Amino acid sequence: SLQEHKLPLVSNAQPVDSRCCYAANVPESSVERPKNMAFLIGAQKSGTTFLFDELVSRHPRIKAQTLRKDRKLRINGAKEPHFFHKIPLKSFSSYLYSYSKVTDEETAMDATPDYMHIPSAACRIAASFPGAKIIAVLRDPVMRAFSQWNMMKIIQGSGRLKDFDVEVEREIKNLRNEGCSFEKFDINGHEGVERGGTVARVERSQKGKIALESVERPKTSWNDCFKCFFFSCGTYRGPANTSEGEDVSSSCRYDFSGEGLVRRGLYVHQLKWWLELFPEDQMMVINHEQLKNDPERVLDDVIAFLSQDVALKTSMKEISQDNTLVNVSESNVNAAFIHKEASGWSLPISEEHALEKYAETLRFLYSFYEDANKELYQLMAQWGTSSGWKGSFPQSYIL
Ligand SMILES: Nc1ncnc2c1ncn2[C@@H]1O[C@H](COP(=O)(O)OS(=O)(=O)O)[C@@H](OP(=O)(O)O)[C@H]1O
Repeated sequence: SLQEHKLPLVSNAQPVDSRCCYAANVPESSVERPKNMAFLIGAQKSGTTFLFDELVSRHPRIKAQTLRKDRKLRINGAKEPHFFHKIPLKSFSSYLYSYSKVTDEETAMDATPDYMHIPSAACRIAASFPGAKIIAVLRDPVMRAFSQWNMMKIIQGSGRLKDFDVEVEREIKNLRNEGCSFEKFDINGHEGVERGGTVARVERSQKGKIALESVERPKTSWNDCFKCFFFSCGTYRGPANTSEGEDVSSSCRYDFSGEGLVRRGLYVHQLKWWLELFPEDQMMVINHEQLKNDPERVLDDVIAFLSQDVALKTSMKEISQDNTLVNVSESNVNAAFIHKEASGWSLPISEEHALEKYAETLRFLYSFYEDANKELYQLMAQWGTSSGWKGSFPQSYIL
């Protein structure tokens, strides 16, 4: 079964188990927790805004957090509390207060798409809400990466962010140096050098254009690679006992950035970690292709998974256009999003002919993700239909 080798969860004030980052403990709070808590954990750029918007606007018993009046509106507002993946951890009481209007018959939803790829977030959520329902939407990792790069370009401008191919190459090198690229290599014709093996130097590769000089001894799991990775500061190397509110930013190092264009698409390895902490019947995995092609069916399936009444879902609201935010520049993207009339969002492609320009890098990425995707489909087959997963990803993009 998928549940073999699971360790028991311990009380709230402790790290959930010894494999979690030593800093990933959740403080106690006297504020009552919502009875039914659900997390839409990612993946970023996989239609999570559409899914969240439709659920909370069309189902009377699925609720977002209530934002404090004085809180500055930002993109995606109440959808993304951004709580469990940061260090230092902000006030757990404030987090819980934001859901205090949610009744026992209702489901409270935190839809922060950064949680999925950060093991510490999974640890903290498991410690605070062991009964939570966990939903992941997965999109073709190549177009997910491109969509993220495009968003970063629009939001951040061209300052720090390099061209897509440069960003991808830099990250692949970094992942390989750390033994965290999760690739299987064909060395001198010998198939199948597995993760966890001892071969550190690779002389020949089938992995396409990005030069492969050496690869650090591969690590065996997502948690091995990113155990103490926190979104705000990279890898935490500070004291074990951080009290709430303590500034630990100086204790962090930036082995990896929070962005992770490539890393975020290695879904199977992330899901395997969540499965260590949550029983499979509390988890649902949706193929973005399904969300695109049959959104009403997906909504019904999610509502049922949340143990809410599908019959209470109201009909789709009239949407004036498609869900593309047009005329968006970095300065007005926030305003455009807040005043949107559509559900979800899609940004215009920021660089003309970008897909043609980066065709080679996109092709490389399709081959890079082949092993991980294969492993994902195997996991889903083993898990069975109760996972919610159907089909596979496209194997190339269509211009
Ligand atoms: N109904 C539906 N089905 C499938 N896909 C959809 C849907 N609605 C929006 N989208 C696409 O979702 C992309 C944005 O994803 P997210 O909302 O998860 O982005 S974010 O992480 O919140 O920034 C965004 O992708 P890009 O257009 O490539 O940027 C949208 O096109």
